[in-house]
Amino acid sequence: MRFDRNPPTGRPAAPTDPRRGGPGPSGQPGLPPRNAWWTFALILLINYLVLRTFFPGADAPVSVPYTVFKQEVARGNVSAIFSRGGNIEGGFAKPVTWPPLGKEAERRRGPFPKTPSQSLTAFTTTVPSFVDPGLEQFLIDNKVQISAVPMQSGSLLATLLYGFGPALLLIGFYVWLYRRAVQQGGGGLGGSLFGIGKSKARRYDQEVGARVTFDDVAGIDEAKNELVEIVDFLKDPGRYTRLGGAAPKGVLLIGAPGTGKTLLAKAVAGEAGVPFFSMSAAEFVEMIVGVGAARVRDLFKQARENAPAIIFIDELDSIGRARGQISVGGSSEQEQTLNQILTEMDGFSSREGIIVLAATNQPDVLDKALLRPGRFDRRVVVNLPDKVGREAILGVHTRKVPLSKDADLSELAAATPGLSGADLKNLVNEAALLAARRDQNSVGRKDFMDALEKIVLGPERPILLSEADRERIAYHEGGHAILGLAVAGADPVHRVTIVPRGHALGVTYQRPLTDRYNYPEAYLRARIVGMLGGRVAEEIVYGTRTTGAENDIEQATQLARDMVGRWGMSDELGMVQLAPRQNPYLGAGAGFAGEKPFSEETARRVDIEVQRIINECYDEAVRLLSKHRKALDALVRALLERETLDEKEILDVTGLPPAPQLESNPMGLPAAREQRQRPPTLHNSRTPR
Ligand SMILES: Nc1ncnc2c1ncn2[C@@H]1O[C@H](COP(=O)(O)OP(=O)(O)OP(=O)(O)O)[C@@H](O)[C@H]1O
Ligand SMILES: [Zn+2]
Repeated sequence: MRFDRNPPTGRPAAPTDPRRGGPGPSGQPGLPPRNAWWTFALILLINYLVLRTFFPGADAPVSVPYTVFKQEVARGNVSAIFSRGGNIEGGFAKPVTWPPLGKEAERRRGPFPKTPSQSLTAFTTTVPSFVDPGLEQFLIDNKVQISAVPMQSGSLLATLLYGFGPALLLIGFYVWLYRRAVQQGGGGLGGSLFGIGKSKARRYDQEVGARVTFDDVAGIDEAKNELVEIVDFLKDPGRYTRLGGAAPKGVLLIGAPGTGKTLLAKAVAGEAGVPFFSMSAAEFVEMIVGVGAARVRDLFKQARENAPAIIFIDELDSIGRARGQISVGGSSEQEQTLNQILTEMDGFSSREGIIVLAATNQPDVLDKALLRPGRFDRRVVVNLPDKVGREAILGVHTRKVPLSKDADLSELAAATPGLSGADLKNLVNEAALLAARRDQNSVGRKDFMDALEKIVLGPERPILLSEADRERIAYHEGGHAILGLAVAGADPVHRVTIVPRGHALGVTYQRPLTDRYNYPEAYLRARIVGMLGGRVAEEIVYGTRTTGAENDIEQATQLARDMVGRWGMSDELGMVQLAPRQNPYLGAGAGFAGEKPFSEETARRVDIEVQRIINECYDEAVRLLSKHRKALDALVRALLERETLDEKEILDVTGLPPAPQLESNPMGLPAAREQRQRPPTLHNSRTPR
């Protein structure tokens, strides 16, 4: 089983980690989109108020019965009317309450629908279809001025305002938004509306106390040393380029996830005391074409205004993929974004004091244009920490954690090869939580070990197993464990358990005494023998097979294949590379896809060699387990009783000595840096998926 590089148990994304991140987002000039909406709402309100002032709602003519109209004329309360077709509009001299109130009113209102009474100054009424011949004379007698012109036609402007005002205001608003976006360097209307063309870059100001420094970064000294120069440059850009030399513009940090690339970039900013603008490349690209480029422009603009400064682009590979090999859909957007980054990097001179740091774990997929001089021409590899490094990282993260006396960080570092800085931080956190749940006042050895098990293997799974199943699992794990003691060169057996966790029903946990960079062939064979031990024990004891060896078979096959294809350990095939090259930063399994660089005939010979190695190891496993059957039975009895045994208990129960160690570096070769450190061997019985 492999280490889960990103344990699901919350590893906080570095840029948003409030403890390290300083005061959080701040310092963005210009209006955020929310304000734009407020402005819009305000404009609508003003529009409404203006209209209300020119055409007060109370003056809007209300329909009244023809008889009421005539009554009011008779009372001399109507001075002028305007007639169009069968309609008459006009104003009352004194306001009339309509519909009228009171008993009398009920009668007068007649069949008209009940509406709330209001005080009318303007009215409209419909002249009945039967002609009222005396109307004109009646009106003249009552001194009503009759006209065919609208009474309020004088305010032509108001009419225009009424009709076109809202539309004009809307258009004006959009024009204003557009101009604003263009000023900010946003591209295209679509890309800039509502501020989506702005970069969402987070800026971390350097507040004393919250500042990340090189002290917070441990275990990756080589990378740190390479960045010291960058810090010097940022402190005083002028001094650096005084003699015409060009300072670096871009540094690419290459390393597996969680190795501290983001942390390192922040520390550079912290050491130099300059602002840090951070953005993940994935955030550049949105659905709308042109947004990514606009965000890049904005990010660089912000940094330039605050120079000297650091721009940090995380996950560069998500947009920096070689152009042309980008998947269909969204490709032009990615290309535009990438081109904009290139343009910006070419655009500033190194004297401005801006350094672009970018992180990736797939440097080989990056567009070559990114790596040219004047762009990301410096590359800093951030390795997984070695044992000393892990101890230092554990030291950093336990600064504020009370440790009990039995907690030994050096031992813990030894037990955690392959873990990244982020994994170790998570480990400390889990252990502290566990200790708190156990009502302790400090974190001890057992808390760390249990937390490690949980991180590596997943949380315990409460499943009910039959006695027969438990015994079979115990024999399977016992087989691995006994071989871990009996095969010369095997890694010491650290822990055996038959408590189900994650995918595993049981686990044998072996770990190397020291970090290994170079693997002798005998060691690799010892590992394969151990991997086969689970199935072999089952066969010896029960004479039948189960699915529990799936993971063992997978690992053993892969290792044997690497021996033949990568490391030239087959006499039959010799020193020929017969496997796709591995991505050194991601380790096994993350190979480069590509065609087999060899013939079908060779492929067949590789398969035969792989089988030969596995079969030889299988025979060895059968031989050793048959020989140590008594120890195996004793171990199984103890496992069924206690479920989990640690190193010392295993030795006590079996009565076997620890496996003799091979000389780890018999030829005195320098440690090969590219060779990935292997995670501890974990043989487990898996449930079939
Ligand atoms: N070398 C280290 N020393 C101290 N702490 C570390 C180290 N490496 C990682 N960490 C811890 O792990 C956290 C996450 O690491 P960080 O985000 O920097 O890794 P990364 O390499 O950027 O990962 P990714 O590639 O996933 O973005 C950091 O905030 C820090 O607390
Ligand atoms: Zn197994």
